[in-house]
Amino acid sequence: MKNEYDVLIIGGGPGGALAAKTCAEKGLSVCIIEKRPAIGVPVRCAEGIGEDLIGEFFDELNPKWISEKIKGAKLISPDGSSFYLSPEMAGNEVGYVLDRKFFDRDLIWLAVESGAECYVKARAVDAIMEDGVVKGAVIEYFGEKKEIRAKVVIAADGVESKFSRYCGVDTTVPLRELETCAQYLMTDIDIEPGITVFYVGREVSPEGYIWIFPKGDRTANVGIGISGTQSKDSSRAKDYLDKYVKKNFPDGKIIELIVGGVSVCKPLECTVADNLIIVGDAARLSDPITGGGIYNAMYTGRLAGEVASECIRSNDCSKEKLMKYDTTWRSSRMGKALERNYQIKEIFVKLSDAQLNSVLNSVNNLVMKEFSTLTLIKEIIKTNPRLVKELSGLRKFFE
Ligand SMILES: Cc1cc2nc3c(=O)[nH]c(=O)nc-3n(C[C@H](O)[C@H](O)[C@H](O)COP(=O)(O)OP(=O)(O)OC[C@H]3O[C@@H](n4cnc5c(N)ncnc54)[C@H](O)[C@@H]3O)c2cc1C
Repeated sequence: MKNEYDVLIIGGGPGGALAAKTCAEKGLSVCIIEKRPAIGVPVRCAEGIGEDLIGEFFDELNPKWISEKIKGAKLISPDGSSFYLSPEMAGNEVGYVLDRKFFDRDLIWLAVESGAECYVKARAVDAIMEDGVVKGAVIEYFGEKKEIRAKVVIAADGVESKFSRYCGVDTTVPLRELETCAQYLMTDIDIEPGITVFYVGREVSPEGYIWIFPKGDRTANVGIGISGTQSKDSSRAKDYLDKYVKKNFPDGKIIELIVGGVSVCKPLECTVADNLIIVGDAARLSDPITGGGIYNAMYTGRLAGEVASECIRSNDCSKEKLMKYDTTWRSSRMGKALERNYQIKEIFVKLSDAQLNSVLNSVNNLVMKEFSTLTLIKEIIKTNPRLVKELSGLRKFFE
C-alpha cells in the first residue's frame, strides 16, 4: 500500500467498486479500502435488481451472480387480498435476485483487473484535513494507523458512512427515515418460484414492508424493514419478522440472519466538497419507497469515477468543479425518481391500513398494458376519488 494515490475510495461495495473500475480504466492510480475482512459478506441485502438497470452495466450477466430470475410480483394488502403482477404485466419491473456474495466480489475483481489496488481489513478512522480541505484518510490496517493521501477521495462507505462526517458534511438521517431491517435466508418453504411477494400495512410492518425474494428451490430471502420510530411496544424488526415467519412458514428452516439499516430520507443536500465525492448509500441515495440502492450506488459510483478523472486531468478538484457529479445525478432518471418517490413515500406512510386496503383493492382488477411503479400510482390516483386529499400531492408528478 502506497502513501499517495490519485483516488482513494472508502468502501468496497457496489458504489466503491464502480468508482474504482472507472478511475482505473482512465489510467489513474486507485486505492480501495474496505473495513471488512472479505468483500460482499455478510450480505446485508435482499439482492433484488431490475433487469433494465443491471443491463446498463453489463451486456451479459455471469450466471453465478444470479440466484433467481424474477418474472412477476404480488403485493398483499393489510386485509390479506393480493394484487398480482403477472409476467405479462410486470414489463419493465422484472429482474433478478442476485447472489451478492459473488456479485460484489466480482465487481471488485473487475476494478482490480483494471489496475485498482484493494485492501481489506483497512478501515478509515479519520479524514486528513488541511485548511478545511480533504487531503486523504487516516486508516487502520491490521492494527496500524497509516495516512493515505489522494487528489480525490470517494466516500462509498454505505449507510453507516462516517467518512463524510469526518470531512464536516452533515449526513444525519432522521430516525423515522432510517428503516431498521431484519432478514432470514430461509429454506424448505412453500414459495412461488420467480415471484417476489410484498406485504404492507401498519400491523405487519409499520411504515415499511415484508418481502419474500426467491433464491432457488424452496429458498428465499424473507425480510422486513420498519420505520425507526413507528414500532409498537418497542418491538424490533426481528420481532415483527418472527411473528410473520411463525404464522406463514412454521416449518421453514432459517439458515442465515442479517440485520441492517436503509435510509428512506432525501439525498444529502450536496454530495461533493473540495476533493471529496459521496456516492451510493453514503449519499443517502437508496430509493425511499423500496429501499433499493444497488443500482443507485453503481450509477453514482461510475459517475463519480468519470467526474473525478476529468477533474484530476484538469488539475482542479475543487467543489465547484466536482459539482458536475452532483448536478448530473440529480437531473438523471435516478435523481428524478428519488425526488418523486420521496414525496410518494411521505404520502403512503400516512395512510391507515383501511385506506391502504381501499387503495390496493381499487387496483386489484386493473389490467395495465405495461406496469411500472409510476403507472400503478397513476391508476391509484385515478381510482381513489375519496382519497383525493391525501393523494393530491402526487398529481404534480404525472401532469
Ligand atoms: C436488509 C436490506 C435489504 C436490502 N435489499 C435491497 C434490494 O433488494 N435491492 C437493492 O437494490 N438494494 C437493497 N438494499 C440496499 C443495498 O444493499 C444498498 O443500497 C447497496 O449495498 C449500497 O451500495 P454502497 O456501495 O453504497 O454501500 P455498501 O454496499 O453498504 O458498501 C459500503 C462498504 O463500505 C464499507 N465501509 C464502511 N465504513 C468503512 C470505513 N470506515 N472504512 C472502510 N470501509 C468501510 C462497508 O463495510 C461496506 O462494505 C438492502 C439493504 C438492506 C439493509
